[in-house]
Amino acid sequence: MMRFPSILARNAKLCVNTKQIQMAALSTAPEMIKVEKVGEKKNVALIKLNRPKALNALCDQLMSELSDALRSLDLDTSVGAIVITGSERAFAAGADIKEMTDNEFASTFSGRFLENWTTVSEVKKPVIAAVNGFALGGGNEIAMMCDIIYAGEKARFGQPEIKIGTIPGAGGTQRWVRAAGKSFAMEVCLTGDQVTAQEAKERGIVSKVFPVDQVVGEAVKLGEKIADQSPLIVQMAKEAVNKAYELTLQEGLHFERRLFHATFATKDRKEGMTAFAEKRKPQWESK
Ligand SMILES: CCCCCCC/C=C/C(=O)SCCNC(=O)CCNC(=O)[C@H](O)C(C)(C)COP(=O)(O)OP(=O)(O)OC[C@H]1O[C@@H](n2cnc3c(N)ncnc32)[C@H](O)[C@@H]1OP(=O)(O)O
Repeated sequence: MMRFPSILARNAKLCVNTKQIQMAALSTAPEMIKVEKVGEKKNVALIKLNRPKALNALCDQLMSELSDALRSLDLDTSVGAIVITGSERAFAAGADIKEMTDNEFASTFSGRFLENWTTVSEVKKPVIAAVNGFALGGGNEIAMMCDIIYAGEKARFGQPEIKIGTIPGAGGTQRWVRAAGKSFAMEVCLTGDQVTAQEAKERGIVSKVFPVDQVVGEAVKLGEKIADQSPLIVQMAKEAVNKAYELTLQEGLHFERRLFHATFATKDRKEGMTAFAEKRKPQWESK
C-alpha cells in the first residue's frame, strides 16, 4: 500500500515529539482510496475510490486522500499516467450530501470548503477516468476533470444537484457546455437526468465505451501506451490540448506553435526523430 508525504505531514502536526510523529506516519495509509502501480512496467498508477457503502460519495477525507495521492504521483518519475476508477456500482455518487446538509453560506464561502476538489485538474501527467456505474454530481465533475474518460456500458453520468436544491460547484456547468454544447448542458443541469454511457460517448464526454469488466483494464492499457512516450513531451501535449478550453483559436494556435518550437530545445525531440531515422525505439530522457 502506498503512503503519501502530505498526509503524513498533516497528521504529524497533531503530535508533539518525534516518536509520536513516526507512529502517526505508520498509521496514516489512505483509508478511502487504494493506490497501486500497475501495467507490465508498473508505470501506471491506479487509484480506486473505495467507499463502497456510500457509493464513493466524496467526503472531505476521501477528497484529501485523493488530492494527496495525485500530488505525490505527479512527482513520482516512475509513473507515466494515472487511472482513477471506482467500483462497478459507482465511480462516485457525488459530494457527500450528509456531510454538507448543515453547512451554511458564510462558512462555505469564507472557509476552505472542499478546497481539494480541483487537484485532479492540476495534475501535469495524463489522468484517465475509468467509469462504471454512477458518476453523478461531484463524481461526474471529477471524471470530467480527467483528460480522458473510458466508460463501462452501464455507466450513468449526470448533475443531479438541482434535485437537492443546489447547483454543480466543481465545473459541471462549464465543462458540460464545452464538451456537449449549451443546449444539452442545460438539459443535464436543469433536469438532473442521468445520461447513459452511449449518449455520453455520442456527446463527446466519453471517448470509448467497454463491457463493464473491461473498462479498468482498457484504461490501464491506454495509460501504458501514453507512459511509453516521452513524459516531458506528453506534458507539453496535454497542456496544449487543455489550452483549447481557455483560449481563442488564434491564441491557442499561437500557444501550440510556441510549444512545438520548444520541443526543439529538448533532447527527447532529437532522440525521437533520430530513432525514427535509425529504425529503433527511442530512449526518452525527459530532457
Ligand atoms: C470548491 C469546490 C466546491 C465543490 C463543490 C462540489 C459540489 C458537488 C455537489 C454534489 O455532488 S451534490 C450530490 C450529487 N449527487 C446526488 O445527488 C446523488 C445522490 N444519490 C442518489 O441519488 C442515489 O444514491 C443513487 C446514486 C441514484 C443510487 O441509488 P440506490 O437506490 O441504488 O442507492 P442508495 O440506497 O440511494 O445509496 C446507497 C448508499 O449510498 C449513500 N449515498 C449515495 N449517494 C450519496 C451522496 N452523494 N452522499 C452521501 N451518501 C450517499 C446512500 O445514502 C446510501 O447509504 P445509506 O443511507 O443506506 O447509509
